[in-house]
Amino acid sequence: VCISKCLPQCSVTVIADKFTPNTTSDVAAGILIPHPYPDTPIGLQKRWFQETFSYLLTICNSAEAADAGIHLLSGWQICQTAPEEKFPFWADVVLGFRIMTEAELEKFPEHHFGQAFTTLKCDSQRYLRWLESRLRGLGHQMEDRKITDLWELHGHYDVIVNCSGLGARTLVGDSELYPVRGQVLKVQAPWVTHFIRVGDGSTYIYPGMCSVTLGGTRQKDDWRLSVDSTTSQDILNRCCTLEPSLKKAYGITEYVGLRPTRSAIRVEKEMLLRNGSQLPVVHNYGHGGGGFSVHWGTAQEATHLVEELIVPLQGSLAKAKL
Ligand SMILES: Cc1cc2nc3c(=O)[nH]c(=O)nc-3n(C[C@H](O)[C@H](O)[C@H](O)COP(=O)(O)OP(=O)(O)OC[C@H]3O[C@@H](n4cnc5c(N)ncnc54)[C@H](O)[C@@H]3O)c2cc1C
Ligand SMILES: O=C(O)CCC(=O)C(=O)O
Repeated sequence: VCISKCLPQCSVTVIADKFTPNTTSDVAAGILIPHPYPDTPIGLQKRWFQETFSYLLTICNSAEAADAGIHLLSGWQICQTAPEEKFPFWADVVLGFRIMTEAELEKFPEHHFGQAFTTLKCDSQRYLRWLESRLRGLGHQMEDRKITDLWELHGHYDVIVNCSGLGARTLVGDSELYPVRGQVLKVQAPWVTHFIRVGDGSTYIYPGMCSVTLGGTRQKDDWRLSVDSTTSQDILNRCCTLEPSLKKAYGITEYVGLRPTRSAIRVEKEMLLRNGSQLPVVHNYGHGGGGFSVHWGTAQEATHLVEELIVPLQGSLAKAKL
């Protein structure tokens, strides 16, 4: 969508073996909160988060908000003790960031410090459907197909943009990429209207447009996509400790996703060479537990790299193909 918006001279084909509702992105709570990427400079992480926040806030403030599945959400991030950094780098990106008052903390007797703020939340499936419909509306293509080697695309497209998430491990042999398994519950509890997040991200409650997402787990190198019922009960117990009214939650469904994790998000261009031929590729994967939070920022970065690659083509081609 970002390429089609910023480089309207390009025609775009999205090739994937899974589309919504069957991707990792569909499992996400879709909350905008930064996640650590130790080898991505903080300045860049902040810029990507800021660009994503501003872009989604504009949609949220427009008539498109409901169709796009985007809304504001206020709540609390709580810690047992105050962290060294009481004001994180993203404090001035979210809205109304402040330290919680003693009166607010009374709700959480085990926690003695907290941050209150308003952020954005995407209803993952609605947002993905909306993105797809925007692409289709602009006349771009969607193709349901597994790619085993990027060279299959050689000669068919001018630039390949590799947004294959965890699939990049085999597709481009990136052994730095690993899964961090996450299990969540989606429940009906329309009376819960504030988010609650334990500071280390181990437990969270995120009310959304259609359900409340309860999490979570972060299981490194665990490839299991099946639901673990003991884990579901544990998630529910942890969330009920923070928000006892969730004992009355109903309509519980369970989901598992594998976060495509590496120490830095990989947004870079690469010129693949084989038998004297060139295949220009822009990589954009490895978003770990924060893909929603930085997706537009990284998409803009990737789009800029695509632009650099198509400049030499522009004299010779009417419309570049991606
Ligand atoms: C439980 C859980 C909760 C989360 N909550 C949040 C949250 O609240 N906020 C947040 O910011 N992030 C959250 N995340 C993280 C977020 O979901 C990920 O960062 C994001 O989904 C990654 O998106 P992606 O497009 O890179 O990968 P994916 O969504 O996995 O998409 C990759 C696509 O590439 C395709 N593909 C891969 N390999 C191939 C191939 N060889 N051939 C063809 N197609 C291929 C796949 O079919 C798929 O369509 C959460 C993750 C989990 C698991
Ligand atoms: O970490 C969070 O609070 C939101 C959920 C998430 O991003 C995750 O589970 O990866």
